[in-house]
Amino acid sequence: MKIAIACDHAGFQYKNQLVEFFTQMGHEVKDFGCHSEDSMDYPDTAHPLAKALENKEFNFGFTICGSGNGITMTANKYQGIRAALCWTAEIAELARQHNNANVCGLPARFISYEEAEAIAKTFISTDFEGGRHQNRVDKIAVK
Ligand SMILES: O=C(CO)[C@H](O)[C@H](O)[C@H](O)COP(=O)(O)O
Repeated sequence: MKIAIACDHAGFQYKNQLVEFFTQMGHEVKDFGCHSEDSMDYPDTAHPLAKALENKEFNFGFTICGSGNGITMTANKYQGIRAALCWTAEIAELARQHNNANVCGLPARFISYEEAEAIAKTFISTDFEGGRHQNRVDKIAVK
């Protein structure tokens, strides 16, 4: 699986740990930064990730900031992106099953790393259910 990952300074540590986690699982990971804990602006890493995912260069994206909100909001500016803020594995499972989310937003300041890993693992291993949810997902896009 090809996975894209981006963060701001608040998500830097979890991003590095998740890069390692996904790599050890055998996935191909592209790290869109950031590359230190120096304060930075999350749109600077979220836009390149979202563009690449929209161009179908990756299967899934992960966006990590303090609350998970700003970086996930930025990714959702792109038509081909359905970014869901996930703070439990169950929310991640539903984001995949019902919403066919392709970006998982993680709030690094509000969950443990162990929780982040469980959420990430659930997200990439859960399929979209389709059925009644397909029509709803189709209606999300602004025509
Ligand atoms: O984008 C965010 C909020 O929606 C993230 O939580 C940021 O990581 C946060 O705003 C960063 O805050 P800081 O005080 O500049 O570290």
